[in-house]
Amino acid sequence: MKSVETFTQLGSVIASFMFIWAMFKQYCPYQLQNYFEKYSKRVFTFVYPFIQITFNEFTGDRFMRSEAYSAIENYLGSNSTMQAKRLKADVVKNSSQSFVLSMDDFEEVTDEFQGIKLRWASGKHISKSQSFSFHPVTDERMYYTLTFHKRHRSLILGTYLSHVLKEGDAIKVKNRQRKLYTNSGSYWRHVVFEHPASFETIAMEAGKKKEIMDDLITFSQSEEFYARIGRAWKRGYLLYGPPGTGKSTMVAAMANLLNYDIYDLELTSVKDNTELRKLLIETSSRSIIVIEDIDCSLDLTGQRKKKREEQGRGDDKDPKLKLPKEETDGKQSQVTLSGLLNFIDGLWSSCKGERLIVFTTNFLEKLDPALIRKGRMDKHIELSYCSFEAFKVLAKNYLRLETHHLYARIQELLGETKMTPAEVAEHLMPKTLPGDDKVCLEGLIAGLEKAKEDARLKAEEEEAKEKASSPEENAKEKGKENGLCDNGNAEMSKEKE
Ligand SMILES: Nc1ncnc2c1ncn2[C@@H]1O[C@H](COP(=O)(O)OP(=O)(O)OP(=O)(O)O)[C@@H](O)[C@H]1O
Repeated sequence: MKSVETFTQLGSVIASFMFIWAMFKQYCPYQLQNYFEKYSKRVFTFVYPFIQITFNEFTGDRFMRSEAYSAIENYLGSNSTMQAKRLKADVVKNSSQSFVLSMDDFEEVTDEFQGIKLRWASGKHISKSQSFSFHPVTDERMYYTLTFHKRHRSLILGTYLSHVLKEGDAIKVKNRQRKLYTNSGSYWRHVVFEHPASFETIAMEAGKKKEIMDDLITFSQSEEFYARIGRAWKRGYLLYGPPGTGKSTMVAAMANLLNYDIYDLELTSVKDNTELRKLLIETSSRSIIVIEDIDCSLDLTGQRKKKREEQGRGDDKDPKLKLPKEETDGKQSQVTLSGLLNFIDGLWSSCKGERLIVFTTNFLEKLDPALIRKGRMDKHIELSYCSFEAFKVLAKNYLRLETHHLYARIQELLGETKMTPAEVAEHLMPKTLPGDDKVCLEGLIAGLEKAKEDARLKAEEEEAKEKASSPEENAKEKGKENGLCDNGNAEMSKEKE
């Protein structure tokens, strides 16, 4: 009963206030109204203990979306999904399978930072176009407001807001569609990068894997460190090992781990150093620049250099830096080792943001030491033949097997013969549906036994060839044929000859 009375009283107070306000607006001179509004706002601000900041969707130019607004939108994304009662849903760009949720207009969520509670609200300004039209255009501008107590002013304006921007940007990077760029001549083209490789699925010893992952993560979080020591935020990796040991798979896993784009640089189709420079400048931050089979892309080998010199083509001033002569569309690529080194040391350093450069090769010994020395290629990673530990990773991925009685034999054979993870993986591919683990493992054992036998025969063949090419052994053999004793020296047989 009492509450009904209170409501009635409140209603009449509001009604009276509205009436007085309407009278005031109608009869009070315009200038006085302005004064009144100005001073009432001042009084209100003086009494009101909170500060409010508005972040508009568009600033200045109507077509430019504010970066701060986007970052806040991303930052509030997960918070709003948990708290807001009304949400807006949109499909993720280039993907019809996932939604991105954000809070609907005029919704509110709270956030907490270092024990301080803050309030975020979303709003919308709607304005109709002034010009007359049968189809008036409505202009909608979204905004967010942040409200907090004025005693936290310095913390919020300094630390909290930069935390929001940083987190928002990180979420944006995480949610973005990553790209795989390939160069055709001096232009990059891209497709969406969706490789399923990850460090969990890479067959490698656990310790080595962890070391690589730690190195990558440390690098990606070391912006301040690189700035402090005055070095460009970049790191070079050299992946080497026989074909089929997972070099390309490792690059994809690196990109997936760090959420980076990949620039697959085909050097043989780059005309010269100027084109190389242009391509590299165009690469974006948070990316991996890969040059696969670097030994084939550039003529970096001592042997080839020698050959060229022998052929009387060593006409450059510095033969060490005289490079490839690969055919590109009928023209020769003029990219040089010095051009590439310049890029790694100098030009690249001036590009903002973090970048990894990865070279892969099947023949480490063929590379010019200048290219792979520490500081240029900071980390050398050998990808080698399949060990038993690596096999167990593959078996777990392919067959969901942790152990099997045939493992003992496989371990023995892997210790005796060389087989690449790619070959092992091929044996573990189920041949029927549903796959039979035993059939796959037996197939692998047969494959390993064959590889072992082939290697033995090859070794024997090589030994025989070696013997045949050694004059001493020849003499011995001949001596044997002529009835001379085994330890009869070669001189005797030579004399006989
Ligand atoms: N270490 C590994 N872990 C998991 N899968 C692997 C591994 N090595 C090879 N594979 C499998 O073998 C296939 C070929 O591997 P990949 O292309 O990465 O080898 P590569 O060393 O880059 O070979 P190449 O030198 O010929 O380019 C991949 O599709 C992958 O499935």
